[in-house]
Amino acid sequence: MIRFHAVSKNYPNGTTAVDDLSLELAEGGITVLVGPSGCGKTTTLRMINRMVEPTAGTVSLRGRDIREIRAPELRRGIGYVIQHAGLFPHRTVLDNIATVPLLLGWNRKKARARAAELLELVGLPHEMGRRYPNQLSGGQQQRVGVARALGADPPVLLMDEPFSAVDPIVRTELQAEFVRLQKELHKTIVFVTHDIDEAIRLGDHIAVFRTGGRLAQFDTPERLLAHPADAFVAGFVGQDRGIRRLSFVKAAEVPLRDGPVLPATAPVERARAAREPWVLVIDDERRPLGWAAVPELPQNGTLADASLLPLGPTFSLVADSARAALDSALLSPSRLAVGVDTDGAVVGVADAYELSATTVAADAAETEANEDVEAAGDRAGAGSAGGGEG
Ligand SMILES: Nc1ncnc2c1ncn2[C@@H]1O[C@H](COP(=O)(O)OP(=O)(O)OP(=O)(O)O)[C@@H](O)[C@H]1O
Repeated sequence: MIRFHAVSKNYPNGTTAVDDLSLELAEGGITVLVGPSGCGKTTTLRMINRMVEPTAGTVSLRGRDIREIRAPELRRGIGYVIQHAGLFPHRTVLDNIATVPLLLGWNRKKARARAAELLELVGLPHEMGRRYPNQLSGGQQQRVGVARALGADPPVLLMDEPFSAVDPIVRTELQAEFVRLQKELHKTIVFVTHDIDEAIRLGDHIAVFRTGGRLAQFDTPERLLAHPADAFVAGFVGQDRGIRRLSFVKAAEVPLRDGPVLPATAPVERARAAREPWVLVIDDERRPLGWAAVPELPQNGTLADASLLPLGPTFSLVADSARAALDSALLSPSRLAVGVDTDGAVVGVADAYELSATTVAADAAETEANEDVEAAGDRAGAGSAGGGEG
């Protein structure tokens, strides 16, 4: 959709901001450009809407060289969001959002109606439309910035560190909201950040740049964590990438075992017979009640007579990742994660060691797939070289 072909940007002072970049950004996806300060992220972004012209190479949009498109026409189809939102201080929130529709010649009523709709879309109350930007918090201003960029419903959205200026809690909120919004809108989004965690949370694809404007790796977040291309990317991605990889494994893929899980009506002897230090006690709808420490069980009676330790967080087999499952194991008194279905009924349990097997399995599947590709390549190679050898 957006294609960079051998693109470089050199400034007259001798700086190479972007060096021989070739990259293809998928339609309807979020591509995050990430890297240390000064590595050329903003320059790359601004070459898409012609705020910066490349020194060499071609940028094309849906197959068309953007130099053939007049800048105002090009920018009409491209929303732009920057850090600190960049709102007009003397215009109300509603008028800020209506800016682009008005520029496009919509009448005032229609533009304001569209602005009100967008205000709601980014999760702000209707009354806020009458306020001025300085009467909003940083996070609210940022939402208005996003609403304004969506004014003319552009298919492409460029976002330059849009959430960097707000505190971590608001930032997490904005990121979650942004993911929700994108699920509705399916825009083609190019998002600049220097924060690898933000990149991994938001990106369908991530382009990691190194100083000197060179692309170090372009991959899915999952592959970036599993297979960083070199020491620079590995260092940039951070040390706990093994754990973070689990975010990309669905909890449904986690291998679970059935027990030790027993109903509260079971006699304590059954719990002892299980020969496990802990037993998960469930009600008659298989909902978890708590953990029973087997050595501390009463002599007789049922598990309903035992004092139970609180469950800790369970994980959903439908909605969660293997990372949530690992968290559930680490916070559980028994060190066993409890997996539940949509009704909250227990499906099974797993310990941290068993959970880590999910990435081992993912690696094995990937190696196998790669070997298949290589074997296919070898066969093709053998076919063409065969005549010479024979
Ligand atoms: N107009 C300019 N003239 C000369 N050099 C420039 C100009 N604009 C940017 N640069 C240089 O180009 C390089 C890339 O800048 P760019 O703003 O694209 O980096 P960035 O990765 O977005 O950095 P940051 O994360 O700090 O915003 C930097 O070394 C910068 O100093």
